[in-house]
Amino acid sequence: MLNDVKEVLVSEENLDKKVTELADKITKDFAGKNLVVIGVLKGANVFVADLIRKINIPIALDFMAISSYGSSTESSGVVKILKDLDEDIEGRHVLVVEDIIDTGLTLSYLTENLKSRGAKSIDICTLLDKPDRRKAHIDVKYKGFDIPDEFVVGYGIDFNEKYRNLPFVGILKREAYE
Ligand SMILES: O=P(O)(O)OC[C@H]1O[C@H](OP(=O)(O)OP(=O)(O)O)[C@H](O)[C@@H]1O
Ligand code: HPA
Ligand SMILES: [Mg+2]
Repeated sequence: MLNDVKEVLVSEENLDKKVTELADKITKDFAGKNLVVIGVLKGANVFVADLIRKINIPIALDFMAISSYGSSTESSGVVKILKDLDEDIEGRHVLVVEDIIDTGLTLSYLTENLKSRGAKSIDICTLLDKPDRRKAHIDVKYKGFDIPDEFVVGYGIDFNEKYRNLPFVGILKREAYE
């Protein structure tokens, strides 16, 4: 598995520092508010698990499972809801947690969908952002790292369901997916 990684882009140590920084901001900004954190499965699973343990205010945690990449490195542009929320978000503050924003198509679809449910506010927290590839405009309130236009894996992020369990974020070698 490690042999398929060309370069470590974000180390375990730097991930930990950044997650602490983001959680501290979220703790300050949402103190006293009714906050629902929504992890976007499967990719955000590892990030959201680390993030919420560093958020120091009461929150509710919920998940949506969404998929647009399947077994490809290119977004299909067709976003499917595989699992919907359990919580009613009407009148509540929502923080959507993503592992990566690439074209922005997943989040553009998701935020429109969540807006229609009457949330009081909707903010986005993403660990990684690949701005060069954006097709839809997304306002990101909490961002970990801008990354170059390379296909990345690890820390929850997959290629064809593989590599999610790497503890760091790495660039996948072209031979591993071509
Ligand atoms: O900005 P975009 O181009 O839409 O890409 C970002 C989305 O793609 C990945 O999910 P994927 O659809 O691969 O599902 P997964 O989270 O289950 O891996 C990633 O986890 C984001 O949700
Ligand atoms: O760089 C990526 N890696 C894995 N999945 C992704 N989904 C969007 N961009 C990526
Ligand atoms: Mg994926």
